[in-house]
Amino acid sequence: MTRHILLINGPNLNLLGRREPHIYGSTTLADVEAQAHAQAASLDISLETFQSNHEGAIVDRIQEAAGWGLTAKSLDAPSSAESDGGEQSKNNSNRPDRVSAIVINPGALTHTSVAVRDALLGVNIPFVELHVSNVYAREPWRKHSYFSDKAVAIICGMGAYGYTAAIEFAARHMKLEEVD
Ligand SMILES: O=C1C[C@@](O)(C(=O)O)C[C@@H](O)[C@@H]1O
Repeated sequence: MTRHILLINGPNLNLLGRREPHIYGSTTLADVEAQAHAQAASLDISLETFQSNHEGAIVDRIQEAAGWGLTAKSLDAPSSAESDGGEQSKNNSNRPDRVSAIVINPGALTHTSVAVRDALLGVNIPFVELHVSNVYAREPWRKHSYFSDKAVAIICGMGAYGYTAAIEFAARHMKLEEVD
Protein backbone atom coordinates (compact mmCIF):
# COMPACT_ATOMS: atom_id res chain seq x y z
CA MET A 1 0.00 0.00 0.00
CA THR A 2 1.37 3.38 -0.95
CA ARG A 3 0.44 6.93 -0.16
CA HIS A 4 0.29 9.19 -3.17
CA ILE A 5 0.88 12.92 -3.10
CA LEU A 6 0.25 15.22 -6.05
CA LEU A 7 2.26 18.46 -6.24
CA ILE A 8 0.55 21.10 -8.39
CA ASN A 9 2.08 24.38 -9.48
CA GLY A 10 -0.06 27.00 -11.18
CA PRO A 11 0.58 29.83 -13.64
CA ASN A 12 4.08 31.27 -14.03
CA LEU A 13 5.64 28.85 -11.58
CA ASN A 14 7.39 27.24 -14.56
CA LEU A 15 9.47 30.44 -14.42
CA LEU A 16 10.71 29.85 -10.86
CA GLY A 17 14.38 30.74 -10.65
CA ARG A 18 14.12 33.28 -13.47
CA ARG A 19 11.03 35.20 -12.47
CA GLU A 20 11.48 38.12 -10.04
CA PRO A 21 14.32 36.32 -8.21
CA HIS A 22 14.33 38.96 -5.46
CA ILE A 23 10.83 37.67 -4.55
CA TYR A 24 10.86 34.03 -5.60
CA GLY A 25 14.57 33.15 -5.29
CA SER A 26 16.88 31.37 -7.71
CA THR A 27 15.70 27.77 -7.34
CA THR A 28 14.06 26.51 -10.54
CA LEU A 29 10.89 24.42 -10.77
CA ALA A 30 13.02 21.53 -12.09
CA ASP A 31 15.15 21.77 -8.91
CA VAL A 32 12.01 21.90 -6.73
CA GLU A 33 10.49 18.86 -8.44
CA ALA A 34 13.75 16.83 -8.37
CA GLN A 35 14.15 17.55 -4.66
CA ALA A 36 10.48 16.66 -4.06
CA HIS A 37 10.91 13.28 -5.80
CA ALA A 38 14.04 12.48 -3.75
CA GLN A 39 12.24 13.49 -0.57
CA ALA A 40 9.19 11.37 -1.44
CA ALA A 41 11.39 8.33 -2.06
CA SER A 42 13.03 8.80 1.34
CA LEU A 43 9.58 9.03 2.98
CA ASP A 44 8.33 5.97 1.10
CA ILE A 45 5.50 7.80 -0.62
CA SER A 46 4.85 8.23 -4.30
CA LEU A 47 4.76 11.72 -5.74
CA GLU A 48 3.51 13.14 -9.01
CA THR A 49 4.15 16.68 -10.15
CA PHE A 50 2.04 18.85 -12.44
CA GLN A 51 2.46 22.45 -13.59
CA SER A 52 0.15 24.40 -15.84
CA ASN A 53 -0.44 27.99 -16.79
CA HIS A 54 -4.07 27.11 -17.54
CA GLU A 55 -6.85 27.10 -14.99
CA GLY A 56 -8.92 24.45 -16.78
CA ALA A 57 -5.95 22.08 -17.06
CA ILE A 58 -5.49 22.32 -13.29
CA VAL A 59 -9.19 21.61 -12.74
CA ASP A 60 -8.87 18.56 -15.03
CA ARG A 61 -5.78 17.30 -13.18
CA ILE A 62 -7.51 17.64 -9.79
CA GLN A 63 -10.51 15.67 -11.08
CA GLU A 64 -8.13 12.98 -12.40
CA ALA A 65 -6.54 12.80 -8.95
CA ALA A 66 -9.85 11.44 -7.69
CA GLY A 67 -10.06 8.95 -10.53
CA TRP A 68 -12.72 11.05 -12.20
CA GLY A 69 -12.42 13.64 -14.90
CA LEU A 70 -14.40 12.18 -17.78
CA THR A 71 -15.57 15.14 -19.79
CA ALA A 72 -18.59 15.14 -22.10
CA LYS A 73 -16.10 15.22 -24.98
CA SER A 74 -14.11 12.21 -23.81
CA LEU A 75 -17.33 10.27 -23.24
CA ASP A 76 -18.19 10.75 -26.91
CA ALA A 77 -14.70 10.25 -28.27
CA PRO A 78 -13.01 6.89 -28.78
CA SER A 79 -10.98 5.87 -25.73
CA SER A 80 -7.47 7.33 -25.57
CA ALA A 81 -6.02 3.86 -26.07
CA GLU A 82 -7.87 3.64 -29.41
CA SER A 83 -7.27 7.20 -30.55
CA ASP A 84 -3.59 7.62 -29.68
CA GLY A 85 -2.23 4.15 -30.08
CA GLY A 86 -2.19 3.72 -26.33
CA GLU A 87 0.24 6.59 -25.72
CA GLN A 88 -1.98 8.32 -23.19
CA SER A 89 -2.77 5.16 -21.30
CA LYS A 90 0.92 4.28 -21.32
CA ASN A 91 1.74 7.65 -19.77
CA ASN A 92 -0.92 7.14 -17.16
CA SER A 93 -0.11 3.54 -16.38
CA ASN A 94 1.76 4.40 -13.18
CA ARG A 95 -0.93 6.77 -12.00
CA PRO A 96 -2.79 5.80 -8.87
CA ASP A 97 -6.58 5.80 -9.15
CA ARG A 98 -6.76 8.20 -6.28
CA VAL A 99 -4.32 10.66 -4.76
CA SER A 100 -4.26 10.87 -0.94
CA ALA A 101 -3.12 14.49 -0.58
CA ILE A 102 -2.45 17.48 -2.79
CA VAL A 103 0.21 20.14 -2.25
CA ILE A 104 -0.72 23.14 -4.39
CA ASN A 105 0.89 26.45 -5.17
CA PRO A 106 -1.95 27.98 -7.19
CA GLY A 107 0.13 31.05 -8.19
CA ALA A 108 -2.09 33.96 -9.18
CA LEU A 109 -5.11 31.62 -9.25
CA THR A 110 -4.91 31.84 -5.43
CA HIS A 111 -6.55 35.22 -5.67
CA THR A 112 -9.03 34.57 -8.47
CA SER A 113 -10.05 30.96 -8.96
CA VAL A 114 -13.42 29.74 -7.77
CA ALA A 115 -13.03 26.93 -10.33
CA VAL A 116 -9.87 25.47 -8.76
CA ARG A 117 -11.34 25.88 -5.28
CA ASP A 118 -14.50 24.05 -6.35
CA ALA A 119 -12.44 21.26 -7.94
CA LEU A 120 -10.49 20.70 -4.70
CA LEU A 121 -13.68 20.69 -2.66
CA GLY A 122 -15.44 18.51 -5.22
CA VAL A 123 -12.86 15.70 -5.06
CA ASN A 124 -12.59 16.00 -1.28
CA ILE A 125 -8.83 15.35 -1.25
CA PRO A 126 -7.03 17.13 1.64
CA PHE A 127 -4.63 19.81 0.45
CA VAL A 128 -1.81 22.03 1.66
CA GLU A 129 -1.68 25.55 0.16
CA LEU A 130 1.80 26.81 -0.50
CA HIS A 131 3.37 30.12 -1.51
CA VAL A 132 7.06 30.72 -2.06
CA SER A 133 6.77 34.38 -1.10
CA ASN A 134 5.15 35.92 1.96
CA VAL A 135 1.91 37.01 0.32
CA TYR A 136 0.97 39.00 3.44
CA ALA A 137 3.95 41.33 3.00
CA ARG A 138 3.08 42.23 -0.60
CA GLU A 139 0.21 43.96 -2.43
CA PRO A 140 -2.96 44.02 -0.30
CA TRP A 141 -4.96 41.96 -2.82
CA ARG A 142 -2.53 39.04 -2.41
CA LYS A 143 -3.83 38.62 1.15
CA HIS A 144 -7.05 37.12 -0.15
CA SER A 145 -6.98 33.43 -1.03
CA TYR A 146 -9.81 31.28 -2.38
CA PHE A 147 -8.10 28.27 -0.74
CA SER A 148 -6.95 29.11 2.79
CA ASP A 149 -10.22 28.48 4.62
CA LYS A 150 -10.33 24.93 3.24
CA ALA A 151 -6.62 24.05 3.35
CA VAL A 152 -5.33 21.63 6.01
CA ALA A 153 -2.25 23.88 6.30
CA ILE A 154 -0.84 26.98 4.66
CA ILE A 155 2.85 27.58 4.06
CA CYS A 156 4.13 30.91 2.81
CA GLY A 157 7.30 32.97 2.80
CA MET A 158 9.71 30.04 3.23
CA GLY A 159 11.03 30.25 -0.33
CA ALA A 160 11.66 26.97 -2.14
CA TYR A 161 12.06 25.24 1.24
CA GLY A 162 8.28 25.61 1.56
CA TYR A 163 7.86 22.70 -0.88
CA THR A 164 10.00 20.46 1.37
CA ALA A 165 8.05 21.55 4.44
CA ALA A 166 4.70 20.97 2.72
CA ILE A 167 5.58 17.47 1.53
CA GLU A 168 7.06 16.58 4.92
CA PHE A 169 3.88 17.77 6.62
CA ALA A 170 1.60 16.00 4.15
CA ALA A 171 3.52 12.73 4.44
CA ARG A 172 4.01 12.65 8.19
CA HIS A 173 1.17 14.59 9.71
CA MET A 174 -1.87 14.27 7.48
CA LYS A 175 -3.90 11.13 7.86
CA LEU A 176 -3.48 9.90 4.33
CA GLU A 177 -5.68 7.32 2.74
CA GLU A 178 -3.61 4.40 1.48
CA VAL A 179 -4.49 3.55 -2.09
CA ASP A 180 -3.26 1.15 -4.70
O1 LIG B 1 2.39 33.45 -8.82
C1 LIG B 1 2.41 33.72 -7.63
C2 LIG B 1 3.24 32.94 -6.71
C3 LIG B 1 2.76 32.85 -5.28
O2 LIG B 1 1.78 31.81 -5.18
C4 LIG B 1 3.97 32.41 -4.43
O3 LIG B 1 4.41 31.27 -4.59
O4 LIG B 1 4.49 33.20 -3.65
C5 LIG B 1 2.15 34.15 -4.79
C6 LIG B 1 1.06 34.64 -5.74
O5 LIG B 1 0.51 35.85 -5.26
C7 LIG B 1 1.65 34.87 -7.11
O6 LIG B 1 0.64 35.29 -8.02
